[in-house]
Amino acid sequence: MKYVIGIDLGTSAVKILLVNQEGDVVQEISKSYPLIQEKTGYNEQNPEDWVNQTVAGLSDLMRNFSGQPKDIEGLSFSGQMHGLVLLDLNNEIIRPAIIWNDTRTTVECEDIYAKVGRDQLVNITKNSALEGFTLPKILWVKKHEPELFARVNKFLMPKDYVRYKLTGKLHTEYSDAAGTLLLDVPNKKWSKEICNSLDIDIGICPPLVASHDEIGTITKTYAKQTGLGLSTRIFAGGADNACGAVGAGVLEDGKTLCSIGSSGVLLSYEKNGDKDFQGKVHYFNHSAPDSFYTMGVTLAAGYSLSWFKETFASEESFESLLSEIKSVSAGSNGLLFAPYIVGERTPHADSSIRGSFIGIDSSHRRKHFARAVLEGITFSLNESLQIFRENGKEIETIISIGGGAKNEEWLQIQADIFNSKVVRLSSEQGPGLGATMLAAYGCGWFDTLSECADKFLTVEKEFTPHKENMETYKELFKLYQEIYRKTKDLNKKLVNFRDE
Ligand SMILES: Nc1ncnc2c1ncn2[C@@H]1O[C@H](COP(=O)(O)OP(=O)(O)O)[C@@H](O)[C@H]1O
Ligand SMILES: O=C(CO)[C@@H](O)[C@H](O)COP(=O)(O)O
Repeated sequence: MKYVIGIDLGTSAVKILLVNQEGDVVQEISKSYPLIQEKTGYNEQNPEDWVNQTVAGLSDLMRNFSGQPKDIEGLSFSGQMHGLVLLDLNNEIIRPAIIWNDTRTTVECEDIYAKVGRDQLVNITKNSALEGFTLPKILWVKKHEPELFARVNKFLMPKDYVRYKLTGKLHTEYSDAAGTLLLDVPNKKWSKEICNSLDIDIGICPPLVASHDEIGTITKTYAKQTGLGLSTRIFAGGADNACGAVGAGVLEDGKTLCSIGSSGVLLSYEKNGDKDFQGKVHYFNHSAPDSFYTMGVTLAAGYSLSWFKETFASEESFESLLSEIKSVSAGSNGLLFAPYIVGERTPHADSSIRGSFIGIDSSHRRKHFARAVLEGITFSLNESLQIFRENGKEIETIISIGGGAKNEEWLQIQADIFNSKVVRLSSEQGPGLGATMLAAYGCGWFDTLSECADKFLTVEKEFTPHKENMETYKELFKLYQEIYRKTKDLNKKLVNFRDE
């Protein structure tokens, strides 16, 4: 039997999948690493943690593997998007990576609009200037840490750094390059215009390849450390949301995905890169050849639930915390939650907004808060879905992936709030599975990714909207939407009271 490996470098952990030629997930390994949060709005990670935990995970996987290393034909990557890894001339790391949910760069986003022009930026990159993207982070380091910036020779995104360490070959690929705000998205090349307007040397941008392009093989050092063979072919891989879309079969018009990891994403396939969403949703290159996708992002989706669990139920599992919500009806007895605990992206790009519970009553217990958190995260994703529907997309089925897809009550809440059928696949590990599919396609096991999806992906369960809950949520969604407008100014004033 032949196998492929998919490495998904998430925010909370690296998840590694071993899949056989039949598409069966044979092994699943997860190794976590910390977030570094020095100040409010700051989110960093140590790239060496990513590498060490990936190597540790691969070693575990190879120790448990009963076949020969040469049976593992291909390996590819999926990774958290937008994170800035800065390398010097010797390809050594210059500072910790500033990652996707860091919101320190509001001023740099304003600078980008002032110097590039909003229309020009959206024409070239198809996206707005958002704090999470890579370019504002580059400008922040240039301005605040000039002595470090002077040493920069190249930047990479997170999974590109791990791939570089394992292979010695340095690249990025189109789906992650799209999230930098430096890529001419329709024409798939780094933008000279944007680099020139912002006085950035285009030479710091890494060479570009496609997600299914072969990069090389593992170095002898890492082969020894992990137990992987020198014959395993390594393919570039993609941004986690692009890979999630591959791993959920979002490979043709009309297919839509909901991914709840640390972030939350509502994503829809686009054949072409020439539509105009005026930067209201993200518009990126897909990992599937010559295609695109649009998406709206909730910054703290699974992260809101993790925060709630860590703060109020740290000794318990997600399963035990969420088992309580079955006895709470839709609407959490009048309790609403807005998941803006690290700011928000879609539809309110706002780094100073913060979360709220509205309507706390003395009868509320922890179970009401837990359900309200799930409902609030889902309402936030529904705002992105609403933008898609207002732009003429007909969405009747949504494939749900990520940690959030583990819980059946939440999948039912998604169906009821989205007013759509929600599908769970046999593995919720969409990005990791997408990475294995890129490796399988790269190895020539299939002529197209769609053929691979037909073989690898199985629907496990479908959730259809319950009419009564759907009506309740329709009303509550209108109230939820008022929260942003009504708490925006309050939160601006509270900024001064937050710890530095
Ligand atoms: N059993 C569960 N039920 C519901 N949600 C869960 C469960 N386990 C984890 N999660 C959620 O999934 C998130 C992690 O999802 P994952 O896709 O692994 O994220 P990432 O790729 O960002 O590391 C957590 O933040 C948590 O909120
Ligand atoms: O910033 C984005 C997308 O624009 C995030 O989706 C990151 O890509 C992180 O993903 P997860 O760790 O939540 O999977």
